[in-house]
Amino acid sequence: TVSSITRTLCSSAVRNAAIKHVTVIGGGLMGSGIAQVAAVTGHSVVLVDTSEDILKNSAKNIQGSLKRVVKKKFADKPEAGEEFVQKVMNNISTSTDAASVVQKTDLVVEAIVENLKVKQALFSTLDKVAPAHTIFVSNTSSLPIADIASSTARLDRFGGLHFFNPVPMMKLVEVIKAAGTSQQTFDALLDFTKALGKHPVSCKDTPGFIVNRLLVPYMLEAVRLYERGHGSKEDIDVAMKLGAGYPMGPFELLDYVGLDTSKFIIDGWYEKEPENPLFAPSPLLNKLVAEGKLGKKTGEGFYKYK
Ligand SMILES: CCCCCCCCCCCCC[C@H](O)CC(=O)SCCNC(=O)CCNC(=O)[C@H](O)C(C)(C)COP(=O)(O)OP(=O)(O)OC[C@H]1O[C@@H](n2cnc3c(N)ncnc32)[C@H](O)[C@@H]1OP(=O)(O)O
Ligand SMILES: NC(=O)c1ccc[n+]([C@@H]2O[C@H](COP(=O)([O-])OP(=O)(O)OC[C@H]3O[C@@H](n4cnc5c(N)ncnc54)[C@H](O)[C@@H]3O)[C@@H](O)[C@H]2O)c1
Repeated sequence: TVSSITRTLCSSAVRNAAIKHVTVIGGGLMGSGIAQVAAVTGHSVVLVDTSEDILKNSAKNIQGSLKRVVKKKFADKPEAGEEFVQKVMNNISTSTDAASVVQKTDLVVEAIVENLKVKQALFSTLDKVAPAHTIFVSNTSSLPIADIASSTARLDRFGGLHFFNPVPMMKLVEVIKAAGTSQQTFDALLDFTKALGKHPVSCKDTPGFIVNRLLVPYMLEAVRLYERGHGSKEDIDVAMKLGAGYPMGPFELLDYVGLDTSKFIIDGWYEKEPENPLFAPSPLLNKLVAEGKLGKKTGEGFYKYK
């Protein structure tokens, strides 16, 4: 029955865990996915963003994703599927005021814009109001965890959890131990990742951690190859799917990640290594972002989706 499946999915791991109540800040692509998998696995979740309209859209996206999941899991029992979706949604509440909701939370997962100063401002505020035991993590793609943590006075209870997009489908989470992260915090984060049904890998606080240290140069080379006119974006995408077995080509993946987020990432790497020509700004990427063509989420990026 749905109750037994929910119980199996949710309870035993969470009942005995240090992390039961989770606050996710940022209800975009990543925050919605993280809130979803935490709620599916029985955590009590508060999802925070800057407006009610954004949060309504986040809830709609989570429900849409859950429906895709139950279509498979409850193929022959649609009513049980609906009940499951409702149960999961009941584990999620929303708020536009992070400071007022973190008072009861064991873990704050930040998934807001990829900008160091904005992330630091958020954590600096939350550090003053969150309980002493609360662990803070960032889902940053490429900013140093120690730089974000430096805005707080809880370096020992600060780490990184780097999820992958789409969160409900991607099994990996990079668990990042920064210089100040205590072993107790790191262990709690590994346990939490496993309670979500994900596969953790341990990472040092180094640029791009593991995946992006390898993925970003590959994506950059794809854009450079296209800009040199050495292949169409369609051919490059097909080549990497059929020749290298990737599920998406680099331009499809850039659109999927979001061109704004991709630009934030690459601008940050260029700032750190301006002498490296690989990290130089891409006129094409900058033009698309300036035109509001941010990829799949806005209906157009390198490709059109409407
Ligand atoms: C010079 C300047 C250049 C700038 C360069 C800058 C580079 C920066 C880029 C780095 C970005 C890093 C970002 C981040 O830090 C790290 C990342 O997250 S990287 C992204 C990792 N993700 C991937 O690589 C995804 C690859 N794609 C896939 O795995 C698959 O395509 C897919 C997304 C799972 C979808 O599968 P498909 O078969 O293609 O499509 P379907 O639609 O048929 O889906 C299959 C199956 O999955 C179910 N499903 C898909 N999405 C969801 C969802 N969100 N929720 C629930 N279920 C989902 C779907 O229902 C299907 O189920 P089925 O029908 O098969 O039962
Ligand atoms: N997109 C990806 O594929 C991907 C994958 C892994 C990690 N990340 C990282 O996750 C983070 C979020 O990326 P995303 O793709 O979900 O971005 P997104 O643009 O889809 O969502 C970000 C959300 O944060 C909200 N926000 C911004 N400032 C806020 C604040 N101060 N308080 C509350 N909410 C705020 C925005 O309104 C928006 O809804 C970034 O650090 C990014 O680098 C992204």
